[in-house]
Amino acid sequence: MPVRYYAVRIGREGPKIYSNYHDFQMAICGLSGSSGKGFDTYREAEAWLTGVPMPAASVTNVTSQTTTTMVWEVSSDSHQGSTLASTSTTISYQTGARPYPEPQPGRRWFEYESPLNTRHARPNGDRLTPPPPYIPLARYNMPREPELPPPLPPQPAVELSEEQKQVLRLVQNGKNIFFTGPAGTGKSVLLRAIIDMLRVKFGGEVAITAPTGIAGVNIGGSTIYSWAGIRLGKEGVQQLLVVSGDFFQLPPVPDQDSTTIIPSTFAFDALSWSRCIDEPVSLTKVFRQKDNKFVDMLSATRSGKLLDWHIREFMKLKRVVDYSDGISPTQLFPLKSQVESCNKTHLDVLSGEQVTYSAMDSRGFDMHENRIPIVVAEQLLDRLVVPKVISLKIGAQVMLLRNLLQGKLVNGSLGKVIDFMTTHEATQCFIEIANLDTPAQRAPNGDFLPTLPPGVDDEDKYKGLLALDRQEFTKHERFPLVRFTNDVHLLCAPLSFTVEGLKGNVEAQRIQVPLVLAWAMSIHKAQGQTMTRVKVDLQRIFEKGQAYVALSRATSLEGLEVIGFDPSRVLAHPRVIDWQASWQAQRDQEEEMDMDWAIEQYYSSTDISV
Ligand SMILES: Nc1ncnc2c1ncn2[C@@H]1O[C@H](COP(=O)(O)OP(=O)(O)OP(=O)(O)O)[C@@H](O)[C@H]1O
Repeated sequence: MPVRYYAVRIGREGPKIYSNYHDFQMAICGLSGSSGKGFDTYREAEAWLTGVPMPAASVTNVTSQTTTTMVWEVSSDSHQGSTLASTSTTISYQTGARPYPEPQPGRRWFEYESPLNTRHARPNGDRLTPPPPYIPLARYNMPREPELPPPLPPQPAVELSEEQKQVLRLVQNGKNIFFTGPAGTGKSVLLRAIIDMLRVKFGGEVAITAPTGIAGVNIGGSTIYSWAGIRLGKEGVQQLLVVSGDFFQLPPVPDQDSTTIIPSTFAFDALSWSRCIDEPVSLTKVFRQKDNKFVDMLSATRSGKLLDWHIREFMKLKRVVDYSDGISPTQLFPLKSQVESCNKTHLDVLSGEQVTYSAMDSRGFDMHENRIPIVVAEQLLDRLVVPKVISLKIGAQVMLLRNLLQGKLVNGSLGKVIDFMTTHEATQCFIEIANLDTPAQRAPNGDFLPTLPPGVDDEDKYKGLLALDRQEFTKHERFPLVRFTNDVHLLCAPLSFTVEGLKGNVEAQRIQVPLVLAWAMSIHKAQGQTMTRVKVDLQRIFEKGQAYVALSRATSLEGLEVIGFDPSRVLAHPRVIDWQASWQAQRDQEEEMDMDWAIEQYYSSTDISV
């Protein structure tokens, strides 16, 4: 067989020319926004890659018994393909076949070569076939189309608002800071930006801590169990302290041992707090909700001061919202037992095969380089939102626990399991695969490699992690293929979730499919989430701030159902109200003085006589 060349403009290894089809496929398969093309000669590939056109006559058409080149254009905003060439391909699709994942918005051009028999047989005899909106536009026996348009730039990250930038600048200038703000004002987004900035500045010397699992995941994939371990103002924080949170939301679950229950206290109670931190900086612009009426209702819920019209509007939300895609809103409950029972009932109703995933857990070292004891590692991992064991069936409703595909899927994205397949099968079908972020997990051909052989303690390769129980995910293992509410499809292969120590040391790691069952979720675990469809049951609310956390997860009134709304249970903690009042009054006074001073300056410097 003659050697062929494959040029990749956007791929895992950057722009590159491959002479091996398999390597080419691995460079682009499942990679959002990838772009590549096959050629008969190196020069043609190079010309395409560098944008220097070849004389038309020298471009030979690709002919082969077994391969076909397909060009698809997928519009970034409508999911509808459109035909660029007048002759379209005649690949026929089996009717009644299982749907093939649809293209994602943002991937406008995607060209690749695939064996005609890519539509591999499934164990039950049916096939994954690509129906529209992937519309094949050209075949190898057609004249080559004109030069492709330049690839789309990567999706821009969220641009920080002026007030977020202001906080970033303060940190850049070395100021210890506490920034707060209502739910959805972008505290996590800002914290991630600060962490990125500090990591560039201080390298590995940045310790990140969060009191709850989901909050930890939100700010960078890690959680530290010992919030108190920071020892404000003493060891552990050498240079700079950045703290963020909203005391009007739920406090961390208090630590307890067998005999004493330690009541939750607020960080501002600590003696070291005022030593380290000036008064808070407040973010005010709410991003999660766009509707001012809803923002107002939530603001009143936060302070526990509901007016009559707020109550009337919340009462109106007791209705059923229908969603045509069959993905129901996630129900938020105050109690774990309510969550477990709801999820179990729904899963039991589904008839298909149940597939269970046990996490691959391992333990590392504490900040003094002592091995973390097994029991401690297990406790740390228990605090993660990602479960140790999860059972799924086709039809199971799930929530993603990671931001993936450049923001197309986020921590909190809701979806349904539509199939189970191996990473190899997903690669063959050009399905996006959750990015595997632990070095030893994936072989170059996309298969899983055994990761932690018993007793292996190779510092470089495994960061000194020792397996707690399960040793590996195998290449034969099938993982859940999930269709999300925005129609993006993803093979949810396992990802790594870590618990990190103050020096960034990995104390414990869980490798697990990045999903939780999502017919129901506890309000505690939903903290930090942004949800487009949510149903809140407030009947058994028991904590101040709990109703606020639950209601403020929703992005819109349209996507929010509320049952059991009782205004008398919408409460803010009196100590938090007092604390806020103490600095707010002072700030208002300062602002007033600033205003008086500005007016005085204006009149003293301006001739206002007429
Ligand atoms: N500058 C920004 N521009 C546009 N969207 C933003 C911006 N900052 C944050 N967002 C979006 O607002 C939503 C809420 O952000 P985020 O989760 O950071 O808020 P939060 O204050 O941490 O919320 P919570 O207190 O509920 O955890 C997210 O969807 C995020 O992408």
